[in-house]
Amino acid sequence: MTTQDNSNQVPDGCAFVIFGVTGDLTHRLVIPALYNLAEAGLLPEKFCVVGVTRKEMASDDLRESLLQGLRKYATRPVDDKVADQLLYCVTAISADPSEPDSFDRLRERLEKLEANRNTGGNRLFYLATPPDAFAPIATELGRAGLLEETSGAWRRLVVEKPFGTDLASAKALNDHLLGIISEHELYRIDHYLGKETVQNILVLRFSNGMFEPIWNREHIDHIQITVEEKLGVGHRGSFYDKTGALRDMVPNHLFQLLSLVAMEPPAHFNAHAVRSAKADVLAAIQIQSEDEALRNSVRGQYTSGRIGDSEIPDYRSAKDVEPDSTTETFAALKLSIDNWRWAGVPFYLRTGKALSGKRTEVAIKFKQAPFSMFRCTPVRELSQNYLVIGIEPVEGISLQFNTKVPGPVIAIDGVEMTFKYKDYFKVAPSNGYETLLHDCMIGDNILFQRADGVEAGWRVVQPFLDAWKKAGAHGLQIYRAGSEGPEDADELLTRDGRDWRKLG
Ligand SMILES: NC(=O)C1=CN([C@@H]2O[C@H](COP(=O)(O)OP(=O)(O)OC[C@H]3O[C@@H](n4cnc5c(N)ncnc54)[C@H](OP(=O)(O)O)[C@@H]3O)[C@@H](O)[C@H]2O)C=CC1
Ligand SMILES: O=C1O[C@H](COP(=O)(O)O)[C@@H](O)[C@H](O)[C@H]1O
Repeated sequence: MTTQDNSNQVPDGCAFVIFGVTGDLTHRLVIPALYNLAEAGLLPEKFCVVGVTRKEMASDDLRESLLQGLRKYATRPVDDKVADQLLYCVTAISADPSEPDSFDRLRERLEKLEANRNTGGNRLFYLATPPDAFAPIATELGRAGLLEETSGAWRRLVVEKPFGTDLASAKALNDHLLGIISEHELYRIDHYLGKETVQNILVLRFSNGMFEPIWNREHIDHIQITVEEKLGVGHRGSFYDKTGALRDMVPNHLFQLLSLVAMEPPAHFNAHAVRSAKADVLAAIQIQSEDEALRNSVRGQYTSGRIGDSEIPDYRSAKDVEPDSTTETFAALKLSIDNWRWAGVPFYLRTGKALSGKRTEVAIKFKQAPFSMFRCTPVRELSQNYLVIGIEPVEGISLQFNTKVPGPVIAIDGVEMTFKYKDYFKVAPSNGYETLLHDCMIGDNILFQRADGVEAGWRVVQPFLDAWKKAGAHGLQIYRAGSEGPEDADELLTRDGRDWRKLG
């Protein structure tokens, strides 16, 4: 998604430098996204990919490994010619941030490649490494002069998630990176913003006249944001056990959804205005005390169970997970936004692993009809209207409303009208990263997080982190893998006279 009509713009020539090129993200998402861009004719002719690894690696070996990854993870059949053209641009270079000399050698080799490929000196550095390497790599890039702008060429630094592990570390990382590179050159990735259905929240709200007048506390009862996954922790125990569901999903992905749904209309459709409106609404979320945070949250951890044909082992028995771990694999929160649009409208958020289904959605529940003139159905029995923005697996929008059941007497039932992307648009499947990478290469950061937005998100989450840490095992609910999560998550809503939208 670009702010100008430049979605078909072929970026300037550039060097695309990937740190962590031997890793999972590069193979699973980055190279397949570059392939999709190449197939769409959206990569520059004057282009090279530099794969940085701390190992000694021949370029041919790297190309072979990336090709295997592409075949495994591509979202569409791989055209050998396009793949060959892309992989021909790949060169492996060794550099390790703990060995500063290696970055000087990286600069020399990069300059030669740039001259050969005539890339014009533009450089995009993509940090697809574990987060503790972000700051050291940026430091070395700065020290070795790789980020210095020369004769109008641009420099951009793309940083993966997670951006910090709490408010203090996110601030420290922002301060560190912004001491080396400017905000407009820094691209903090959140892959949710690469999803069509997430970008469509802006279009739904601000290109239709009918929603904005009712998009407020007068008409909306509450909003639910759900990201449920069937997958358990799998092989990511060493990362996940230190992280947990709250840090892994809420300040980034769920808050992206929340901010797009709750933001004020931006004054312009550009990166500054949209990111300011998003940061403003995050800054308006009420900061809870630790006691309030405990009252307004539920955390759970899955134990063994069955999902479809698969037996899911207990979370605590997963590789690299502490046997007495109190890390949450499920989190539910109730938040309030203190502004004129949303005062009194609760936002309920939930996310978890090893649940019965895969579902990502934003459900907006409207207020009850003020009275019922139908004697068959008292007002309390009329279903309330839901507008559901489906992100996954259903990509689309559905509206639930009441209708007359055919027949000689009046009877009322709730029905659903659904728009599905796949029924309307014949687009090749993407992995979401191609939009983000294309935007980086053309210099549009509307879909990337800004420092103030990141910090506002962590500020909201911090009391929950602190309160849960102090509570330890106390209050951690155990739920069965394949269930709908801890029962107390229902209680978070039923005590307010509400309930979660059921799966399906
Ligand atoms: N995998 C995924 O699906 C997703 C990953 N992410 C994020 O992407 C980033 C990378 O994840 P992923 O690819 O899964 O991780 P991996 O561990 O698979 O790969 C990371 C690579 O980074 C390199 N690396 C490791 N430590 C250092 C270091 N100290 N300095 C420099 N390079 C280092 C290693 O390559 P070498 O040894 O060759 O130098 C390694 O192959 C993480 O921040 C993750 O949170 C985000 C969304 C999804
Ligand atoms: O970033 C992450 O996101 C995935 C969920 O992404 P989705 O696009 O499948 O909804 C999650 O599984 C993972 O733990 C987290 O690190």
